[in-house]
Amino acid sequence: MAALHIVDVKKRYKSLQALGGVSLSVEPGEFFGLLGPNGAGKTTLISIIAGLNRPDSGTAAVHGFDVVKDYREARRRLGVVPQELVFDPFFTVRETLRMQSGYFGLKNNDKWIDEVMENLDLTDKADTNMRALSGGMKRRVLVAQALVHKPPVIVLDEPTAGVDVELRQTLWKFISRLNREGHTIILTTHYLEEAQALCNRVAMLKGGKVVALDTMSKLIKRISGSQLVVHLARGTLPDGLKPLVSHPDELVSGSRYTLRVNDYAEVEPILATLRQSGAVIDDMQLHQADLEDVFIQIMEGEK
Ligand SMILES: Nc1ncnc2c1ncn2[C@@H]1O[C@H](COP(=O)(O)OP(=O)(O)OP(=O)(O)O)[C@@H](O)[C@H]1O
Repeated sequence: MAALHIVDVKKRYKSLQALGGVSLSVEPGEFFGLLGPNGAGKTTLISIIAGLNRPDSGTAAVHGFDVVKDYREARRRLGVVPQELVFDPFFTVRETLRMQSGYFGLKNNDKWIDEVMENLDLTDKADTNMRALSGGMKRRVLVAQALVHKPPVIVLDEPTAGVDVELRQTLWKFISRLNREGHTIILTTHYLEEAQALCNRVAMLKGGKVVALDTMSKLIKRISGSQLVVHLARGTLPDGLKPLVSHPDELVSGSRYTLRVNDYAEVEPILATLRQSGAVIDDMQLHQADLEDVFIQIMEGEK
């Protein structure tokens, strides 16, 4: 049974169709990326999965439990790290985590709470009031809060936005461990490098619709070859190379050109053509296609 099963979910805010019929399934144990530009509908979809928002139509189920009809059962299987930092400022970190355990009916949860705090480098702050924590520390508590009931499915909505390198590393180490131990992870992020390193499969949303849904390796293979970026100190791009330019505006703007190359063997003839035309290369890089290239290509194709 799917860890998450979403069928034709639609959501409208007045005149704005935030989700226009989203369907997708995530299998247990996957590390799944939900990507898309600002306003694509990612947070709306997550809030529907978490039962904080109702779809106008369509269904979402966590391990077979409908998020509306079987709310409690679905919620019990889900840990959500929200994007926004909302806390009761009067409680300490440990109290906050104990209360969250209480919501799930867990009384003697201190051993796991300690372990979660340890893994998120929160132990030193266990008895500190929430209001005295820095933004990054608060974000750690949000993650800890989502994990107190050991949910099989963990949803992280931009957990590393505005977070320092150390916390990112701590967080990904812990989340990757949970994933290895069998937890399903669903992640939204604007850091495509992180998504590429972590996710096995990705859905890309745009304007409330799924515009790509595939494994990471297949998505990256969609972009054939690499790009050769050349900066010319002198001369302009010879006509013969113009069809290779990826961004037509570079032909107008001048000395930096991004050229498509299907394999390394094509690089040498390009350099020879440049040399023969009298152009002088100031700097060049060979850039392997990555998730960011795929993202840009898919999003531009969906304009
Ligand atoms: N409560 C609301 N009332 C009206 N419009 C809303 C509401 N919540 C979200 N929207 C709109 O719905 C669309 C989708 O928003 P959503 O927050 O789901 O996008 P997102 O993909 O999470 O974006 P971001 O990457 O910026 O977090 C946006 O156009 C947003 O302005």
